[in-house]
Amino acid sequence: DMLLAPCDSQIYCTGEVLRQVQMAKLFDDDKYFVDMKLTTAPEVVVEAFANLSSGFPNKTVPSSELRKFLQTYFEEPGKEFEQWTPPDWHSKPKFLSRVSDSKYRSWAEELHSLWKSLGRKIRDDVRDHPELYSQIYTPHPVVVPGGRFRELYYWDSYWVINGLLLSEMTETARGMILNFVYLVERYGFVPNGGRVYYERRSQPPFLPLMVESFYEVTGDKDFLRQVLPALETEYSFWMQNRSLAVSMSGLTHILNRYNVPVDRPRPESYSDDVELAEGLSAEAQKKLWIELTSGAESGWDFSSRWYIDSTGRNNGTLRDTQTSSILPADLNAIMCRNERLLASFHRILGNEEKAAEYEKALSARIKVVESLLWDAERGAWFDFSLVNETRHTSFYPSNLAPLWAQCYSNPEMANQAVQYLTGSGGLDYPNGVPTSLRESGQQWDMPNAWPPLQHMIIEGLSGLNSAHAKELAFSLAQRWIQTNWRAYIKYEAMFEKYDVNGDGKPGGGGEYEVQLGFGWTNGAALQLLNQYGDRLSSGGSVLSASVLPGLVYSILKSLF
Ligand SMILES: OC[C@H]1O[C@H](O[C@H]2O[C@H](CO)[C@@H](O)[C@H](O)[C@H]2O)[C@H](O)[C@@H](O)[C@@H]1O
Repeated sequence: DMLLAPCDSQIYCTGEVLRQVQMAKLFDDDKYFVDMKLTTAPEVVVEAFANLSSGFPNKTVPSSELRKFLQTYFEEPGKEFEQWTPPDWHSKPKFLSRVSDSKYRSWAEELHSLWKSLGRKIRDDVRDHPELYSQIYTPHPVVVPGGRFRELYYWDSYWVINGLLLSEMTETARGMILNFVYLVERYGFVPNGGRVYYERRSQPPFLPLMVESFYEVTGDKDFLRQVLPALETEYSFWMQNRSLAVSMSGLTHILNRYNVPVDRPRPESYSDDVELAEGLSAEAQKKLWIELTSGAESGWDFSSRWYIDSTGRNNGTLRDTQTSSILPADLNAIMCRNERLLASFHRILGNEEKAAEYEKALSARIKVVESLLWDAERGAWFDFSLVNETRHTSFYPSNLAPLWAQCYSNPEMANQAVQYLTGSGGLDYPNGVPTSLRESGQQWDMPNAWPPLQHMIIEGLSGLNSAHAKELAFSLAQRWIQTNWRAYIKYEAMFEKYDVNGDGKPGGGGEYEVQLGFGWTNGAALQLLNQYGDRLSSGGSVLSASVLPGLVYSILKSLF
């Protein structure tokens, strides 16, 4: 593979301006600088910087001079948007009436109102002068996550769109999907987010699921026909550039992985990546940057889930991140769902042959998932390590992703997986299912719980034909909604992640401060409020959140 910079921009992705500004740490967060707008053409800025730096020893510009330079050639982030209120927002979407707890109903109304503050329209100037911005132009308005995340994000948008559809904001949802289609047409895949420094990596491929949600609500076949070619282009991208054939016991198995051919520090976390790589050989540094960028592609940036130490075990520190050596259970579950969706979209449109092709891919996938990822003894699916050709058996919610995707052939596997979950330790916390049981200091680990993972587990359980699994799904929804609600009362805000301990506490750790807003949190909460609105309660319940997990555990134990 040819290795590349994160993008071609000499300001935002490569070069001395980026290196010197980021290493001088002028701002608390490296993302700030790469979100600034240029006041003049990038070539002019590069040349001005070369002139400036030539006057200093080692061509190193002191901080005070760097600040002056930024004042001349850059503007604050945020200049790329114009004021926009979603025109399809209206005050009383029907789902609100399904929420019976009156406190939750008014809260749901407030969450519904938050779409107005998270909507953004990109100025025409970004389209006409893309060289002055890191923002990638998209033709339709977007709903952003919030806080430092001032642009669209790929997998976040799945939960945002699900929330928008409940909010009856069909046009905004349609526009967001069409933006992704536009990005696929331009790049061949969906970039991680709406910035040039994200343009050579993707994120978990949720575009077909967005289309599924949209189609379920609108039944719009013309829309399906319009977007299907882009979905197929994206699917080919993952199969051609993010797949791997593993030969085992005389058979060849093809599965997907996160693997980004970019061997430089991430521009938005430049100094972190440089410091982490300090002391390594040039070759080892490049390898680490490939693995960190691939970790960002997984959406789980960062996590002990991607650590493989020198003995080949799922252990170590951030420096041991080896994302591309892992065949992830969740990515392959998503691909499974995508194959099923592509088959069903083709069938709806009358393309029988194409439908059959994707069905074939789906059955092949299910076989491989069962032979490489399924662990019959433990009763769950696990990431497969290419380093020592074994499964990583620690608890991660992603171990249940094939359950959610229905990526298995025998319903008995689902029962076993529910049993696995019950005994995994993942249910022992009052405020949600943690991302792992390891406290690594990284944000995709203990004690953080993330909205997309809660939603996937709950949806997986609630879709099973078992009263116990459905009850467990409800109890997890109850815990999660209470966590969101308690933090909302305390801080008047929705957070990107929460702490599984404490009483409505935002999450933490990782390389940036916890962010408010927040797109996918609001979307996932609205979905649960809709699905369980008749049963969820904001408090005063007989069972306090702290005794609930133990109770659920003992009930389940007695049943199996
Ligand atoms: O700047 C650090 C990283 O920030 C993003 O990742 C985190 O936020 C995203 C938006 O909510 C979310 O999609 C992702 O799962 C989070 O880990 C960004 O996507 C990363 O690429 C970036 O390195």
